[in-house]
Amino acid sequence: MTSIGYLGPKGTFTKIAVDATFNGEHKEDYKTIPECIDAVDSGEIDIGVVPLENAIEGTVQLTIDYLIHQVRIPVVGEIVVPIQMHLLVRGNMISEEAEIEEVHSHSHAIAQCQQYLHHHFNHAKVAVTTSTARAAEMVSNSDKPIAAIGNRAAASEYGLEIFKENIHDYPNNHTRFLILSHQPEKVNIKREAKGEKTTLLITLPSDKAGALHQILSAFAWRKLNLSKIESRPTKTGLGNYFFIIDVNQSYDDILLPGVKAELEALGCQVTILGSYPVYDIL
Ligand SMILES: O=C(O)C(=O)C[C@]1(C(=O)O)C=C[C@@H](O)C=C1
Repeated sequence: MTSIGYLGPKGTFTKIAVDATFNGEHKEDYKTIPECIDAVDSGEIDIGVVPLENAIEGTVQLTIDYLIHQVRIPVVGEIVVPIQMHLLVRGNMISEEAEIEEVHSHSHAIAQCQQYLHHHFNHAKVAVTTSTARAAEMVSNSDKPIAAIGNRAAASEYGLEIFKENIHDYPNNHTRFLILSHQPEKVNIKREAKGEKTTLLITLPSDKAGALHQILSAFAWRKLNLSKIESRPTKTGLGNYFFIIDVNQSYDDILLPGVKAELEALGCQVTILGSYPVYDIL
C-alpha cells in the first residue's frame, strides 16, 4: 500500500491537504517538515506533502531551503488549500480574552494572525509549536488558560472549542502544498487537475549587469507565463542567490528545453525541480 507522510499530528492543514487529495492510502505523520522530507528521500514513505507558500505570509522557507540545499526530490504535484485560522480553547475554561495567558501555534499561523494578536493578545505570551495541530493537542492536555491557533479539524480532533473564528488578518487566505516523490507512478490523486506548472532552480554565472533581465527574456519571447519568481540565498555569502521560477505549463518538448539551453549558454545552472499538476481544494 502506498504510504504518504505529512506534517502532523492529525488536524494540521497539511493533513487537510492530504485527505482532500488522496484516498485510503497509509498516512504517516511527522513532527517536522525536514523529518517528512527525509522520510521520502530515504524511501521510508512513498510520498510526502509539505507546505510551501501562504498567501499572507509568503514562502515556508524551511521547505524551500531544504529542497534546494539538502535533498533533491521531484515535485510531482501541488495542492492549494483555503486557510481559516481560529482561536481554540478547552471547553468551559475561558469566558473572555483577558483570561488567556498564552497563545500557541506554528510560526506561519502566528504570522497570518499578527494584527489580531497585536490588538487582542498583547497581554499574552505567544509561543511557537511544530504545527498548529500540535498546539491544539497541547491546549487539550493543559489545565492552564491557554489557546491555540488552528483549524476546525484540530478543534474536533482534540475536543476543543472555537473561541474566535477567522482570526487571520486578510480574508483571501490560501496555502500551497507540494507533493514530493521519487516514485511518481505511486501518486494516485482523486481530483481533476486545474492546471500544470514547472519549477526551475536557476543559478546565475556571476555578478553581471542585466543577467536577470536576460534570464527573464528567455521566458518572455517564448510567451511563457510565470506565476512566481523568488530569490533565496545560496548560503555562500551575501549577495549570492538562486532564482526559483514557476512557469504556468508542463515541461514540453520545445519551449522549456529551449529556455534551459538558452540559460545554460549564458552560463546559468538550471535544475528542473518538477513539472506537475496543480489541484485546487475549494
Ligand atoms: O501547522 C500546520 O497546520 C501546517 O500544516 C503548517 C502550515 C505552514 O507551514 O504554512 C500550513 C498551513 C498554514 O499556512 C499554517 C501552517
